[in-house]
Amino acid sequence: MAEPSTRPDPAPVLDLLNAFRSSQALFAAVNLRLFECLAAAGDSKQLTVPELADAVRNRRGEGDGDGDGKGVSVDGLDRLCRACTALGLLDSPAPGCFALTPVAATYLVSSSPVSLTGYCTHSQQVVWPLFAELPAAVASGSNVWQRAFGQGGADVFARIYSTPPDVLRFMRGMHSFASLSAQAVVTAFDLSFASTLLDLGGATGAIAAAACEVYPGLASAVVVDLPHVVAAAEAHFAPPADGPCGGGRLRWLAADFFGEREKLPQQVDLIVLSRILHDWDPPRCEVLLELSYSLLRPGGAVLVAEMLLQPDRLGPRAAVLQDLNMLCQTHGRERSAEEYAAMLAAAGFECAEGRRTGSYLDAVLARKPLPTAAS
Ligand SMILES: C[S@@+](CC[C@H](N)C(=O)[O-])C[C@H]1O[C@@H](n2cnc3c(N)ncnc32)[C@H](O)[C@@H]1O
Repeated sequence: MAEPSTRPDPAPVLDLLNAFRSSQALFAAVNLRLFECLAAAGDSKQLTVPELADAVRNRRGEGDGDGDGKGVSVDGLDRLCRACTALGLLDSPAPGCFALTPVAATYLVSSSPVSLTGYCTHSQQVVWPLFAELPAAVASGSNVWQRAFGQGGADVFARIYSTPPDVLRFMRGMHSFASLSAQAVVTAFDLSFASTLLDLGGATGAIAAAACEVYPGLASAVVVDLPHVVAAAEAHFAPPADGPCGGGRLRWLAADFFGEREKLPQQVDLIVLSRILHDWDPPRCEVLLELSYSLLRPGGAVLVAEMLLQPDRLGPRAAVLQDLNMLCQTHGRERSAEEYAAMLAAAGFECAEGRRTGSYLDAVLARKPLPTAAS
């Protein structure tokens, strides 16, 4: 065994084995609506722990039913607030008194346009139990819905969307991440050639909305998703009618992209597949790419938005961890730009190019060839 003086620093291992404590502190604070309470704390925007405990109790049961419906102890809340302060989520302007940091005000209050609270709740309620079964996922090479929730994962989205609150929670989670990356994704390439866009599995329309904002020549953006998702998107995520998506420029279309291709518009200029291919195994990715190819006009393009693995598939860290998430949760995986380019080429696309955006999602663009003189 190495002498103590020559041993490597154990910090990386200790940090990793304790990392879940930080996540759970965050999830508990979101679940208690602690950040919402501080955001609503009047002009001073700060509360003592007993005041915060009262505010948390008053908010109990509000909203979409994700709260745990239990009371809160002043001692427990004091410990949680101090932990959140150490984690950079709260400030303590005076002893026993807490306020939001700018990062919490931006990302942990649900009314913020880039709120991540939906993804926190989804992570706590769904991703965490699935990850607890990671050894079984590694052993079987497939998702662990059955082990984690007692329900099979053959139809992953039926599991994710088990109840109406589940639908909204997952959509809020998708929306958080998509909103953070949407601008970077739609500007990774010049998409001004497109006057029609079809976003397959586009959920809340975050990417399509960003495209409407960036490209004035985009006349129509159609977001396709499952019927209950479309209903929830129209009810909860419709962009303002007087904004860049108004006047019917952005609309939703309820359709199953595997079974209802006849419902989908034809001859479109641009198809978006944002976090779609990573959900599916190779045969279903082939179906989706073949569908995309058939719906595009010649010279049109498909824009794939995903976290891209580096060519050796050993990083980046966020992408390889997302790959484990896909293993636990879906039939899919994360892939490198080279892997997407190969899949796109096999479907008939050309000129596939991957670009890192510096945001959470990267982009790959590929063209449907124009007919040659011979064809
Ligand atoms: C991982 S989410 C990505 C959502 C969105 N594109 C984004 O990046 O935020 C996958 C989406 O595919 C949709 N989806 C799954 N199966 C589908 C199907 N058979 N037909 C249409 N949409 C489907 C889901 O409802 C969900 O909105």
